[in-house]
Amino acid sequence: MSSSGEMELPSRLPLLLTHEGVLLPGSTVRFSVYSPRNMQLVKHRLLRGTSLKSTIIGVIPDTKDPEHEIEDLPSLHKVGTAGIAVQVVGSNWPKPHYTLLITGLCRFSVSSVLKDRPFVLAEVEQLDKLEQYTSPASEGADGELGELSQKFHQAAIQVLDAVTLEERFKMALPMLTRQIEALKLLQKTRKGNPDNEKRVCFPGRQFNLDEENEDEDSDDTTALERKIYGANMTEAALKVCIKELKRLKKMPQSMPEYALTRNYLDLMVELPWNKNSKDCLDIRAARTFLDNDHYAMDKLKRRVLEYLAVRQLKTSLKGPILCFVGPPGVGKTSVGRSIARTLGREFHRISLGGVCDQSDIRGHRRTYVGSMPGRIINGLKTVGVNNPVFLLDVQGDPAAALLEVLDPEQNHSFTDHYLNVAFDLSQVLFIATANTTATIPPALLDRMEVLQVAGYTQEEKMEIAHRHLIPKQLEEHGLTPQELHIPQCTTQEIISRYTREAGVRSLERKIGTVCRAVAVKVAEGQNISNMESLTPECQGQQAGESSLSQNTKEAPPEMPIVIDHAALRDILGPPVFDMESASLCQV
Ligand SMILES: Nc1ncnc2c1ncn2[C@@H]1O[C@H](COP(=O)(O)OP(=O)(O)OP(=O)(O)O)[C@@H](O)[C@H]1O
Repeated sequence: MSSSGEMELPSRLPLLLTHEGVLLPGSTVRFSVYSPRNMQLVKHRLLRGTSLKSTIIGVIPDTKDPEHEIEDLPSLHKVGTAGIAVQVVGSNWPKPHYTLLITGLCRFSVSSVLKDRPFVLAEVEQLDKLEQYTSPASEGADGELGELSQKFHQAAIQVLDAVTLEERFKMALPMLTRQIEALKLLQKTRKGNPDNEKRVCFPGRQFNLDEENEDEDSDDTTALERKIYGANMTEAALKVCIKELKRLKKMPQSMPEYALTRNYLDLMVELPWNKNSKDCLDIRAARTFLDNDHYAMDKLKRRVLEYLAVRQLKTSLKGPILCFVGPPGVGKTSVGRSIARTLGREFHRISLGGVCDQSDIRGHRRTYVGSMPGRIINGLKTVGVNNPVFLLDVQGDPAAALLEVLDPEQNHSFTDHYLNVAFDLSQVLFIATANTTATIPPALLDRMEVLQVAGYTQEEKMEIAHRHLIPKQLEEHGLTPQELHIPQCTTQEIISRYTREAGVRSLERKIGTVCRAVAVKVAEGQNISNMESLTPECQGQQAGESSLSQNTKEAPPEMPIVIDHAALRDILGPPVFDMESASLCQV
């Protein structure tokens, strides 16, 4: 201490030679120490000393400490900063070194070097007062400059060399103006893309480009908080969400974890914890729906009606899960959809074909990169209600993961790995489908009531085609029965000579092909009628470009277009199966 009460620097200071950062009074800078003299300084002075004085060292900028101790000391920059080493961290990786955290105190000039081994010790002269940098105004100014120094190394050295406060401000102002201009420019370039991250990072500090963003962010989390409280979730889920929200508020947006937590909270908010659709079960209507949508399948329809009737009488049905087992295309999914329609519920199909991992069903734990919720929770998010009809196509190994989902005793507290809180699935009506029971794990099979759906006979297929498939395909292709007529004999031919299947999917596809071909004729016919009103030259030009058959070029086809044997061959090509083998393979 001096007589005036101001703190004074020791007249001799050990010197740390740096060439990367510039320490300014009031700022705190991290330095890596590798070179021999600097290492010795840390070992002999900072690590051995016990007094406050032993933590004060001089930092000389713009001076590279030689790699070898035997090399001569380079000429030192004339002005340095005395600083307190507030942290010393040593490491052996990749080579022995220390990292020092030094807070600048005041400037000094080097009067003479007293020794240069094992570390540099010099006689110094204090240039400015210590307490100048503890007053808030100058602290702020120098603090800002400390940050700038990493970008504008040379400029910072000049600021260091400027001893009087006035001189320093003169130096600092142009630098700050440059900084502001750069920020404005950045802002301009980012305005075009609203998705860009609007924060600009500078070492040790984060800036918002505009004040509004801060408000937006806080608005955003406030809105999220409101949604969390409004989502009507379970107590356990609410607790988890509030905890995550607290973490989110403390996190900078640039942190990768911010997006993960945000996604998690968004999902939690979107899930239908307490949102359901009203059941409107009427058994008579259900019978009509099932009969209207499906031909045959009497046994299956009867069992479905029984199931629905019991549901109507006893609302909380913990009955068996129905599992429709049958070859592809026999209408298993279609019956499931009708059940949902009858109940007035949302329908969602989850196919487990190709699923090779249980986490596809149960979700990934959030610790994994790219983790996601499983298909059940995703399905609930999609339908937006907690009581949909879920049609699960069970097959393959991971089907075992459905054990808990399909068990009415357990599924009220189903825990997806991603959510990590229980979600009540007891309101969901699960229906399972499979092509064969052989691929269903026995434990799962045990929890379900299997209803076999057999393949169709030729006669049944004929009925299905004329009652359901042809009207459906006509509608899908924008045609009417007045434009296309498929006689029974043609349907018979499609069934026996162009398809060989237990279900009717392929039959429906072939009918679709016929409809498309006819749609072209009908559309072209409309063009020809329009062309009649055009000039003869135009007609000639357009007819030359057209690929219509000779017949249609001349006149629009007569309605309805009847698909006879020849037309069928023209559209579908030669028959794929011959009659004899078709009759042998009949189901
Ligand atoms: N009995 C039927 N009455 C009316 N249409 C039917 C009938 N059976 C099947 N279909 C129709 O056949 C098409 C295929 O049926 P669906 O998709 O339900 O088959 P699936 O048994 O679920 O097949 P997969 O096992 O391959 O999933 C649907 O368009 C459906 O409407």
